[in-house]
Amino acid sequence: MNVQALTVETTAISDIRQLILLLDRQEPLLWMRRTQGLAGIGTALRLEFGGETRMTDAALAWREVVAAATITDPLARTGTGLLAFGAFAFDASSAQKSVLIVPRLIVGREDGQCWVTRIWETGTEPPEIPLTLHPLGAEYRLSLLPGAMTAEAYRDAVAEAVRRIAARDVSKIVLARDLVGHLPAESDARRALTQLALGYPDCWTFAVDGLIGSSPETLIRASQGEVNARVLAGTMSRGADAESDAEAALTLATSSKDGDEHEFAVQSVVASLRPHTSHLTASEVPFTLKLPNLWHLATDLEGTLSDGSTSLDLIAALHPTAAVAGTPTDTALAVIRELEPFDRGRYAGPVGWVGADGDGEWAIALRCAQISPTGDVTAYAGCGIVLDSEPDRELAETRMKFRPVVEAFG
Ligand SMILES: C=C(O[C@H]1C=CC=C(C(=O)O)[C@@H]1O)C(=O)O
Repeated sequence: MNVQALTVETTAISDIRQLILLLDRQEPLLWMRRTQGLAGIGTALRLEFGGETRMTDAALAWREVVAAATITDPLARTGTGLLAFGAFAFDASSAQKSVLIVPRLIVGREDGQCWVTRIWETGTEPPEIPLTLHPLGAEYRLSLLPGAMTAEAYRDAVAEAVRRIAARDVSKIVLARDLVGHLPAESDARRALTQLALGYPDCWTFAVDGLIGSSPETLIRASQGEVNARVLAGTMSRGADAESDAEAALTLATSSKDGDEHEFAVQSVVASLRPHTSHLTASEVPFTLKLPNLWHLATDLEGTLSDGSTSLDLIAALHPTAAVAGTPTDTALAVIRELEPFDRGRYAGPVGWVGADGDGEWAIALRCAQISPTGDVTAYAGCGIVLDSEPDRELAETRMKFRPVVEAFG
């Protein structure tokens, strides 16, 4: 591949708190959690990938982009210098492209320290892009309604998945359904993003190439030779008051159905990371993670990289985990293709960013929606199905998981 050589310059700036207001209304690029954030404006380079090798191709291409770039980065901290935002399709056969996007301008913020990175084609003039806060556009309300898979069809699919599991073809299958709507022309997608970031500050709020959402699940974070991941699987609704809420968490923590569902997900991540790490530790027992809309069973993993893998190499090794596909992976993927009547696109795929040194942060694209260039919106939510799963409960669980997106647009 012959890549465009880029020149990159990072400088410190005074604090900007409202990163979302800097973004383009129609094409926001965002990665944000709590006080940390990266906002991208414009496109200096866009690379598209597809098929089985979409992530390994991206890892190779990114090495070439970095090798050809001239980078001035006196701050040299997480998120400074050259970086690309990325979103990858869940399935190799998806019609949706996987992308790496290098913005023209990146504004980063962490712990009150702000910086700006300007990126341009080597040999041309640096871009004159002012840092302007654009007020949010007019309010809108979007109703998201069942798409290719109705609630009834989802129940049937869950029942069929349980039958396959009982027949011992497969141990766990993650089945999703879709909701669809249409955004009026000129709608400001930053409104939904603002709602997500305010409502779910402990999640990764992202916007990459029309994919927007707030994910609680860290697929992999690589920083200076250390890696960490947060595996989620197993879900319970929040209680209406403090007592029933504590009871819900306890029920989740002691449920063998959720424990099994969770263990498959942890084992898949451990098996994928082990070849790349010299030591890898996981919390002994899963903990209950409280989100505004639900409880999850969670396990945090930490390791030391042993083979110089970049975060793109690692997402290629990890995807798809059993939190979004199932166990064993190939059989689960075949059943998903058979039972889900839609293309997942980038839902449940890796979304995040990679830097010049290969470090980066990637979430699993959950609690999200894809907005098409013509304003069509498709939201997705799924559940891990195991032997004891009940169709009605799984349907109710998808409703909880849709809540962040449904409320952000409504
Ligand atoms: C597949 C989704 O969630 C996964 C992550 C956490 C908990 C899950 C569960 O309990 O089923 C799923 O494995 C989704 O939100 O669409």
